[in-house]
Amino acid sequence: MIKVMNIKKKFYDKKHGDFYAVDDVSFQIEKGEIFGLLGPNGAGKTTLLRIMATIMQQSTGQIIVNGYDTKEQPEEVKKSIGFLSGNTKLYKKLTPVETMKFFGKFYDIPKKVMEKRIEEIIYSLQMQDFKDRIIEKLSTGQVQKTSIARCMIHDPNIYILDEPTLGLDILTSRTIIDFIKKKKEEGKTIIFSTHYMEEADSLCDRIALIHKGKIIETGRIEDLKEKTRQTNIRDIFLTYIDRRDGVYELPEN
Ligand SMILES: Nc1ncnc2c1ncn2[C@@H]1O[C@H](COP(=O)(O)OP(=O)(O)OP(=O)(O)O)[C@@H](O)[C@H]1O
Repeated sequence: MIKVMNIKKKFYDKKHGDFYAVDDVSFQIEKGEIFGLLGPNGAGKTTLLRIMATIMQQSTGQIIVNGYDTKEQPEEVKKSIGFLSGNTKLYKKLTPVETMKFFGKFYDIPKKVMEKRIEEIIYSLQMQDFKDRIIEKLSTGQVQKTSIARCMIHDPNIYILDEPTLGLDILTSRTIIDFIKKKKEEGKTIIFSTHYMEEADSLCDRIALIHKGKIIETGRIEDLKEKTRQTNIRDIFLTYIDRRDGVYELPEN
């Protein structure tokens, strides 16, 4: 389970001065849920996910992941999560299999368990054709699959995936979406960010719409469709944001 409580992250830039990239965000994700964080560029998705993954610290607020405080017990949190970030660095001269073995060593995984796990990962992410080719010779989609493979080698309970399908073709995206569904079936908890609204529709149990650092709505997609009288997530999102980019208040009924 993940509990995000009143998280704020303050940044500074020359143009805006101090500003909140994440502004008082709270939500809870239950075990076994797929939770989508949806919002346009610059909404604060990456910042929030990085804080959840202990890569960055919040200015105020608290996050509990699997019973551990991300600020106070980052090492425990790291063991429970697999974090896919947009700028995951891989060693270009290693192959996908070597990459998994390399990162697997940090977690003291017994050799036999590791070999079996690598086999399963290669199968579920359809990496058979390029598993032994060095990373510098792989396509964008193949590299992305390798990054995902890397973050799951310790078989974490929770996946935090930042834009897992960004820039990928529909076939590669489909494999990654199927992988996320399979992880849910295994009882894993998944939070992922995307600005591809349609993608979330079939995949997420619940979503949070984030805009300018604030959560403007959280809920089951079906409930949000009913509430806004819209049929797809894109229109749900646009219903909340008016043309002047302010938050639109929905009528009660
Ligand atoms: N280290 C930083 N210093 C100052 N501002 C930052 C920093 N990192 C992010 N920002 C700003 O914070 C805001 C939120 O950025 P963030 O990357 O979290 O958004 P995002 O929703 O992930 O966007 P995208 O979909 O474009 O990746 C943006 O205005 C960004 O420019």
